[in-house]
Amino acid sequence: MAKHAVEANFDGLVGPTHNYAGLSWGNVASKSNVNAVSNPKEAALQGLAKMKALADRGYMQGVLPPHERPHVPTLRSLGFEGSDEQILQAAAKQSPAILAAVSSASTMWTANAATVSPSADTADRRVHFTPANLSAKFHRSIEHKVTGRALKAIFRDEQYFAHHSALPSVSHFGDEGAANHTRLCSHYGEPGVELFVYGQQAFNQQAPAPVKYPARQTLEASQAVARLHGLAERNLVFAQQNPAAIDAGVFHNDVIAVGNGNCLFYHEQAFLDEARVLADIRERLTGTELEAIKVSGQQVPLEDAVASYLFNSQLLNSPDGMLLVVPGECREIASVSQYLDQLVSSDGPITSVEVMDVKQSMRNGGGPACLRLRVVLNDEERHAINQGVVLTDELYQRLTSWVEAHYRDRLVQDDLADPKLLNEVRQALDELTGILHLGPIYDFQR
Ligand SMILES: NCCC[C@H](NC(=O)CCC(=O)O)C(=O)O
Repeated sequence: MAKHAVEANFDGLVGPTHNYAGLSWGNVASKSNVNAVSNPKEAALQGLAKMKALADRGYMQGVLPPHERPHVPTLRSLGFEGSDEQILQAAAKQSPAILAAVSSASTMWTANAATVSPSADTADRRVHFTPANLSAKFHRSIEHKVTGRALKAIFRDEQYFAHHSALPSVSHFGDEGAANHTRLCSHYGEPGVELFVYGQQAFNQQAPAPVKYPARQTLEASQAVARLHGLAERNLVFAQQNPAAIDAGVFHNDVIAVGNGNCLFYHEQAFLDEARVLADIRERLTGTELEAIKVSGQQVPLEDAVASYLFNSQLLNSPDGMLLVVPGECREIASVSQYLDQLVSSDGPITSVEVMDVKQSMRNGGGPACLRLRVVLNDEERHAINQGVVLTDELYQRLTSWVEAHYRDRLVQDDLADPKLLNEVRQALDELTGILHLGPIYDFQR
């Protein structure tokens, strides 16, 4: 008998150094907003408002903490010496690009924090976590260690939860986590089909690959994660992302497809071999039929999909069909807005649309789906997690006041060298680990 299970969303709380540094080649928004003035306070409040809206609708909502930035230990490992203040000054002078990279608040995009396999799918019937090495981008490659600590501080009980280390941090095993991983199923507590989408093969130079922008995820990385999690071959599908889509700015699969339950919502340009992907899923999916909602280029041109982040939406079960939680930009682009109107009146599985304003994050290429990590939990697992991170009205109020007290409402690149900013961040995060009952997860606390 399958156990009752829910899908919980763990959103990344936006960190106090949220800024626009143009760090992500291949991510159109990151490049086009380089050096814009950011508003970390607004960014964090937008994220919290999204979490609250979904918690109010009855969804289980969790919070993942931001990381310590600027990350001084990384600067030390690169040869900068002296006090923290001297290190920040030297980095700002000798290599502002490195300082920007170690200051990014990119851990907010928790769809890239890890790949998670629910216990119904794994050989040992535990929930498995592999933090993503994010080796394609220096600023993100420094995330996985503390991400692993945070996940262990939340999913503590080894009876229910298994934690792996990130894969080797080289391009051969480039892994971007849940952004390239979708699970389809009849009910959350039943075994599902885990769909891993990769950008290129590392050990086969002849295989198709993008030519303009980098493919961040390799097939070999996806296969390694599936092995680590103890997934059965009959529940697995590996699919190559369309290289042309990567070259058009689709740097993760979750910019062009999203799945939930038995529904896969995707653009016709998402996969290299769409027919095979659908056939493989259909063959493996049990207890239900796949509902494939394909959006054509005529309905929504690929550029509009990238600009609006239509597919970077949260697709959620609701009492009457599925709810699509889209970023505000979807209502600003005519083709997408029209498509959404038609979608909800089409009698298909998606019956409602809700718009969320996450503009501060969107300017760096992160929509509603990037901001959340999905974790399917059965009732026992749900009780076994650290309850300190579960968003209640009270926690929402506390976090909102915490943001109001500690965050700046304006940040530019020059501010990153300000030693006062580093102190503000550490003070804020020290308080946060108390609020969320996480214990000392940060380097400055150890
Ligand atoms: N899932 C969304 C991830 C967005 C993220 N953007 C960034 O890191 C941009 C940061 C900057 O440019 O300042 C990325 O590309 O990995």
